Amino acid sequence: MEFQSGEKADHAKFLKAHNHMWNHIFSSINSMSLKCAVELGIPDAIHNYGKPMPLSQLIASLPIHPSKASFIHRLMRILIHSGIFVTENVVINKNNEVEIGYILADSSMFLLKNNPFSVTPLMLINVGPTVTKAWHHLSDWFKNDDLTAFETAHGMTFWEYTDSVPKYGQSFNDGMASDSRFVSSLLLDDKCKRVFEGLESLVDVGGGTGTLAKAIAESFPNLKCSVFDLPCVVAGLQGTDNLKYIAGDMLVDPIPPSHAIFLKWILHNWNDEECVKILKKCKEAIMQKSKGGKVIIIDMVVEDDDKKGCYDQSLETQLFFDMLMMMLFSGKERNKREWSNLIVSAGFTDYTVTPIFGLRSIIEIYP
Ligand SMILES: C[S@@+](CC[C@H](N)C(=O)[O-])C[C@H]1O[C@@H](n2cnc3c(N)ncnc32)[C@H](O)[C@@H]1O
Ligand SMILES: O=c1cc(-c2ccc(O)cc2)oc2c(O)c(O)ccc12
Repeated sequence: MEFQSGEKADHAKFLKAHNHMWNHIFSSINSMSLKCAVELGIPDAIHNYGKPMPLSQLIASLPIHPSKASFIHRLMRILIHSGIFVTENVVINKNNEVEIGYILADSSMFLLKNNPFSVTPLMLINVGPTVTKAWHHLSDWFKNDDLTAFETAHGMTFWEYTDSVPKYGQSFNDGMASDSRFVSSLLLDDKCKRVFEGLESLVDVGGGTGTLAKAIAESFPNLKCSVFDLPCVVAGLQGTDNLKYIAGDMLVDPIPPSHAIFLKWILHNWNDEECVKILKKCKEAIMQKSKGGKVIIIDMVVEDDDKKGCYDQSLETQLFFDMLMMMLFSGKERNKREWSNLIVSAGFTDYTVTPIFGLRSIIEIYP
């Protein structure tokens, strides 16, 4: 088919648009392929090999049925394309033959079993059937008056679900703990440590099973730390000299008085009204101590979409989280203006934002 130059450009645009749509339709194949590779132990197999791993060696090391051996290179091919693994074209296998070989890309270090910063627990909850079922109900939720698509799918709130299905609650807590290990390594380094200096007491509200509070308590032995979370999360957990667990509901019970309140990955779970309520209760808790208190928030500050139309990976990740928070909790990720509105509405007078973790920031707010 012959095209004039204008027609040629239109034709190219038409095909590009069609391709763009196909990529969207099939994009979940990326996360499903990643899940499959992790479940088969591929990242650890390549890592443990210690040098570029020939395809035949990889196949031999995996717990797969012999009839599936010839499919592994196709799984590897898409994961190479998406930057999870890297191929070394020429490697010599055990039989002295030339074969394709694989090494890990920088990002796949975060998939290794013994990496304390592994994202695998977080990945498994996000691609699992509980959350997938809720995504399938998103359009129903837009048409009904339920608070969240999670409730439309499961007939109860996410927090009721984790309470009534303890095994699931455990997987969720594991996902949160894996992120807390990552954040604690950044938060407690020399650049950020100043956030905790001079404090006498700190309550990690919604602190889960205490991964981050434990790390803070170890770094600052004179700081009295507490983890305040729902009874089903903290029941039976053992504290240390300067770490204790307190069961309670942050929306109902008073927040224990403290010089500092720590809120990591909490406020994005809640709508504006609930956030203002939580922040007011945090203010009451710090006002009961002598002056100098603050609330330390670790959350996203969404970039403003001023690069409209052009692809920005960090903004896309922030928008993924915003959709996840809406779908699970009726929560949201906030931009600078939205954070400022919350902080002022809760009666605080000043705040600073330190964008330190790539996608997330430390927001310190003062009464
Ligand atoms: C998204 S997780 C964050 C956990 C932890 N801060 C972290 O970043 O790893 C939210 C936490 O809030 C707790 N939570 C939810 N509702 C709560 C409530 N009403 N009172 C106290 N804690 C609550 C959950 O049990 C969970 O541990
Ligand atoms: O990354 C997540 C994932 C969840 C999550 C995934 C699947 C479920 O069935 C429930 C929850 O929740 C998160 C969360 O509450 C948060 O504050 C940060 C990240 C995530």
